[in-house]
Amino acid sequence: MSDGLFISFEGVDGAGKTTQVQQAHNYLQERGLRSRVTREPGGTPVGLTIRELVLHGLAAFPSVAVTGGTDVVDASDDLAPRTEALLYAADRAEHVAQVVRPALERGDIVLCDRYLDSSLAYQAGGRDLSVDVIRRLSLWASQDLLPKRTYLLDADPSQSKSRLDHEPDRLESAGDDFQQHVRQAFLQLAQREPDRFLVIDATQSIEQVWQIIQDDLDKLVEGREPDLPQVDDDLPDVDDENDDTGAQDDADKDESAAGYEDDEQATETDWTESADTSDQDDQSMESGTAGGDADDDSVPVGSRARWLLRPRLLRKTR
Ligand SMILES: Nc1ncnc2c1ncn2[C@@H]1O[C@H](COP(=O)(O)OP(=O)(O)O)[C@@H](O)[C@H]1O
Ligand SMILES: Cc1cn([C@H]2C[C@H](O)[C@@H](COP(=O)(O)OP(=O)(O)O)O2)c(=O)[nH]c1=O
Repeated sequence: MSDGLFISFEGVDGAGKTTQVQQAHNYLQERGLRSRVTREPGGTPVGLTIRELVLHGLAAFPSVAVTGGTDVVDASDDLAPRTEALLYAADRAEHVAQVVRPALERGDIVLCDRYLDSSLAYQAGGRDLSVDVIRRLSLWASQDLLPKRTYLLDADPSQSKSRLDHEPDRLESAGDDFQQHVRQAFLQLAQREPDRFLVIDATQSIEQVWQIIQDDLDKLVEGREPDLPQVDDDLPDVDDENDDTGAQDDADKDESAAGYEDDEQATETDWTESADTSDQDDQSMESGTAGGDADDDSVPVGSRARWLLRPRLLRKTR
């Protein structure tokens, strides 16, 4: 397979995904590592068209709304749930084939603002379609590509919504119950795959959330560092390092800050009862730690500090 590293960011609208994707991108670039920011829906030209349709419905295509030649000509008509699911899957198929896989094959670190778990949370969790069907559809579309790590930025949707400064799109307007279902569906997914997910309390400050992601990212990158392309030509000035991450002083960081002290936040819902039986679900629900503590002991003390020094050493020897 590929040498790259695939990372996704998930959570309800306004949880802070785009902000943290950008933080991660800047951080990796500053360290001379090639990272690629992308998103779903809309990571390709075809995807941008699909994005317009799923986020704004036929209102995005007024000429079609008028001349559609069917009964469904009102721009305010909603998409049927299965249509919506297929459109997100089509966006994913195009995105993985045209952007994500090629980048991973080049050895890039791919930072994806939403991915397959959004389909599971919104189309299955929110729209009451079978999670099994949605998972199989997404895996078929992506040819079984799953991220190595998924950061779930968890927040109460009523709180995160207040952060948004744009007009709500179709899904953002879908109502509080829908958003609450989506949040619970995300938490449940994280419980089922504790090795892939790291759940982070997104009501913390941007800097606190980033600190948690940065720590985890360091461990992930360290694990594969020999495979990474090192771009030492564009290294940042040593004095500027970490300027916009607010991440310099992490010596005393509380490891438990990653999310919650235990997994009580992941409430059981009816949605979980329809859970599928595909390969990804083999992990025990009991082992789910909604804070991603599983990796914490696997990194030797001091290894992160060594890695952080590396760009400086490279620079000084040039
Ligand atoms: N942890 C945070 N605390 C307060 N505001 C935040 C936080 N994270 C992001 N924001 C702000 O909330 C808004 C939405 O953030 P964004 O990253 O676009 O969320 P998302 O991509 O999850 O919808 C932006 O104005 C951003 O600056
Ligand atoms: C990727 C994906 C997104 N969505 C939804 C979630 C969002 O409401 C919308 C994408 O909007 P986005 O721009 O990602 O929203 P935000 O940055 O505010 O979080 O599409 C799905 O329903 N299924 C999916 O598979």
